[in-house]
Amino acid sequence: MSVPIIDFSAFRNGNEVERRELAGRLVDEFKKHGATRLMNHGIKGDTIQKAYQWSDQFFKISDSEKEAIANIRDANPQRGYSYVGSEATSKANKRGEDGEFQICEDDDVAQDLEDVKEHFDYTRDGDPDFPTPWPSEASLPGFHDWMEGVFLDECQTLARDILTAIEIGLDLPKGTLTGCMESHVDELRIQRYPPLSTEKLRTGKIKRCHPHTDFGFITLLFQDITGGLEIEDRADGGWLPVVPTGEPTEVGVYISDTLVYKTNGHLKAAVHQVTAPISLKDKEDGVLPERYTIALFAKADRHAHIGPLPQFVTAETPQRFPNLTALELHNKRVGQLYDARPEAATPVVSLA
Ligand SMILES: O=C(O)CCC(=O)C(=O)O
Ligand SMILES: [Fe+2]
Repeated sequence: MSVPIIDFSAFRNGNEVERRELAGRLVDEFKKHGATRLMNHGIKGDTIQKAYQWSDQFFKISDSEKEAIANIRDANPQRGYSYVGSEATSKANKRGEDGEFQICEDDDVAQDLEDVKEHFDYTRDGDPDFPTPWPSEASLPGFHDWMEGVFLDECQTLARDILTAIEIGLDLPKGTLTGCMESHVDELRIQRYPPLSTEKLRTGKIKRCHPHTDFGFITLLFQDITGGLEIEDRADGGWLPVVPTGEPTEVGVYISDTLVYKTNGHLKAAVHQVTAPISLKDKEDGVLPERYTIALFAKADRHAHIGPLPQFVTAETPQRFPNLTALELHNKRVGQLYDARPEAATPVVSLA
């Protein structure tokens, strides 16, 4: 079994019946895996290639330039550069008594699990609450303008189209989800995984990214051809590799925590991790090659209440999640990544 690839073109070009069919198929896939992949979604291959080229340039800037725009490790939304070892996704979720991954409510999680990745997180210009520290124009001329003004914009449009399709597929009135995304506080992340030895992976303490769920409504994920991304297979609790097809426009869509709250668990989040690609899984002395990915975390407005919609709360399905604001949930989740683990402030070095 694999994560299917759905042709999204009917969303823009199809008639009402075709749009409904597409929306129904999307929601069916989300119910199975919490995830799907799309093609023909409107963002062009050239645009995505250009984003990878910028990402490659970004990670080549000097350590002192990266330090000057470092993310502050607190519970606020992430902004700027995060070095290898900064974010500990293993702290975000844990398995509940029913065997399901849940949002972690306490500090009772392993303290010695490392993620081996570096990333840069940004949002739109003019975010009054959490502005992005950008690299200087002198070191990366044109990076800020294009990544913020063009690429973020296109990804935000696609995320809203997908959420509109989810509204249709769930029979929700138009705007139920997209209506609380008006301030465009979505975050974009470019991410680099440095080379990593399979010997390090075998310790069980180190992964490219430990199992977790994301925090927003949905995540869009572009991955290069390296592979290694896996989602939890709900049928047997194992892992399902999301093997890249090599088509640059292929984009993964992952249900995230805010949509789980809003639908009272009707849609469940995709638990995902990043480990060795299939070809290197059993290699004793292999080295995972460098890997690049790009994620758009599509978010609800910070003041929006994200407790379950009345449509999903019934006598059989009582309210499971509190009526937090999107920012309250976000702060709680980001705080888990950092607060419980201030000693992780030391960068991890020499991983290959
Ligand atoms: O890079 C990937 O494939 C996944 C990244 C991820 O899960 C994240 O940044 O939340
Ligand atoms: Fe993730």
